[in-house]
Amino acid sequence: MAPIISAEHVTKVFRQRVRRPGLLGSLRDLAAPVTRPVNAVDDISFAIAAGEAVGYLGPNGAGKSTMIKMLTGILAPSSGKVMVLGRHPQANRVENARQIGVVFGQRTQLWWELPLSESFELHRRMYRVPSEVFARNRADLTEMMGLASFLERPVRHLSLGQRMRAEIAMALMHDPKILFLDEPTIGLDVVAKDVVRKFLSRINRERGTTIILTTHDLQDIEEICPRLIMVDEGKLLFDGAVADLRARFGARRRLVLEFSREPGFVHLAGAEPDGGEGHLRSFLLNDDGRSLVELLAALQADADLRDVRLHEPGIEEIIRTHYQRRIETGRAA
Ligand SMILES: Nc1ncnc2c1ncn2[C@@H]1O[C@H](COP(=O)(O)OP(=O)(O)OP(=O)(O)O)[C@@H](O)[C@H]1O
Repeated sequence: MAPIISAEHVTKVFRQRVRRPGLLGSLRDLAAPVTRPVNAVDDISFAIAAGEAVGYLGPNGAGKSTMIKMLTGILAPSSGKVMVLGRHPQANRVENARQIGVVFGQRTQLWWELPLSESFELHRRMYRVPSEVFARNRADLTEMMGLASFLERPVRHLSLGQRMRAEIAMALMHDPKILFLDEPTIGLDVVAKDVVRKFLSRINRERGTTIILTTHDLQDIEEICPRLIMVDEGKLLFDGAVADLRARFGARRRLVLEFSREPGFVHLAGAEPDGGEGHLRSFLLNDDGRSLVELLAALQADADLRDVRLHEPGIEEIIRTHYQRRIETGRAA
């Protein structure tokens, strides 16, 4: 199937001011500012098919927002090409806007002083949403997102969680084919995050809306997005199924054995000792195809085993290990 979103060797370069130290430096900066180029997005390519839900993940400054801005037509790439629904988003901003929904977690698109229902009405007019489509969406989304009790309240009186639910509902009023969300759960409490995640999964599943969301929060990805695009310092690190992340980054499963008494040194073929004290011993598995039964069968016969726990590394752990390694190798260089 042809992708509905694609990025081909996309790079975005910003020029950032270099600040010189001291008073003299500040005066020089005023008289003759010096800038340096920053590759916010650096040669990134991907293709997304209709109906996918993709998480775009990376640490601060990785270039996530810049990519969303290019896909939504706010910015143009410095080089390379982005295509959304067969169009260049920046050259066709109006047509593009009619087909997509956009939610920026840190910037509201609702009218602050007006009741929420008025924001929806203004959105209907701006997007020229046919009345029957609007009436259906307003009813469905109000129900799905639990907005009824505060529809007539001015937006400035809503809690952050209520506002985010309303933002997402509004972004869907014109039946967009694609929903872009930049940090949709940022600042929300656990309950509100859960509501937003469940809702986005449901919209993706039931309406087939393609979803791309940027986030710092791995749980957003685990619960909404089967596919993950990971970026760091503008570059693409990983693009694939969340389930393949472990293989790609070589994260290993951990086996913890609990003995009835202090076991001394424990040798386990196919695993590497990795700490443990008292009655506990921990191992990193070599992932050489041995089953747990085979591994344990190789234990000394007199080992008095009481319990066995196997930990699959979560994506959080995998990514933390990766970034940690990068910081360490960066320091060593
Ligand atoms: N308008 C701009 N002018 C200059 N530099 C910019 C501009 N916008 C972003 N940058 C720089 O580009 C890089 C990527 O920024 P971007 O906001 O895309 O990252 P991000 O992954 O969304 O980060 P965060 O999670 O902190 O929002 C950063 O170094 C940032 O300082």
